[in-house]
Amino acid sequence: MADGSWYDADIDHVIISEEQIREKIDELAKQVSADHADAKDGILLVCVLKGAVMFMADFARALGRHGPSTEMEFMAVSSYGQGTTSSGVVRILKDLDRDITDRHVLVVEDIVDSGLTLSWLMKYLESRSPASVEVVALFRKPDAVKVQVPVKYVGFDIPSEFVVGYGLDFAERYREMPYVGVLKPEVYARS
Ligand SMILES: O=P(O)(O)OC[C@H]1O[C@H](OP(=O)(O)OP(=O)(O)O)[C@H](O)[C@@H]1O
Ligand code: HPA
Ligand SMILES: [Mg+2]
Repeated sequence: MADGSWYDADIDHVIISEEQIREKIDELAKQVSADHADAKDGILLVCVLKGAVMFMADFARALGRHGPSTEMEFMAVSSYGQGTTSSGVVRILKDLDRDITDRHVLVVEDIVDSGLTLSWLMKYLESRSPASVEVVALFRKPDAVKVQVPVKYVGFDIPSEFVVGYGLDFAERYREMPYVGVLKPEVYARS
């Protein structure tokens, strides 16, 4: 970090660097493409907005370099709002645009924290009769998980502190950071 961007001053410490993220995404893409080498219709990526926006963009391009082919769908769901803990209520802000019947779906999630969002989403997607539903999550907080959800591909297990960056927000800010870090306590005090 510390290239003088506005957000650097608000960060207490870095959890995962930009370079670590880049390397991990390439690793995940290689793993997913090896596991789906025979996928005839390719993979239908379902990005969980807004948090997974950065991950989806980088992961889809990495997967493109290794194959198989992909198609992209976007859902927007929210349960955190302006705070740092889950409200427990998952709201759909944008639904799928198409039928996923008989498709191999890969949910692209930025983070599994309590697991409530993913557990809800898995039930929702499975009720739409896909051929399969798997999950790739860039970050997971193993000590915070309240609902166990099978996540086939995990980038990083991280401590159960509230983090921002690389798509992850606090009150809609910090998503554009290229790395992931923990905010200074005074940032919460002034909001
Ligand atoms: O495992 P959980 O405790 O459910 O937390 C994970 C979810 O929370 C965040 O979304 P948020 O509700 O903040 O919406 P956003 O992606 O628009 O920021 C994050 O992007 C995940 O989707
Ligand atoms: O640590 C987090 N940061 C930002 N958004 C989140 N949503 C779940 N956990 C987090
Ligand atoms: Mg959020």
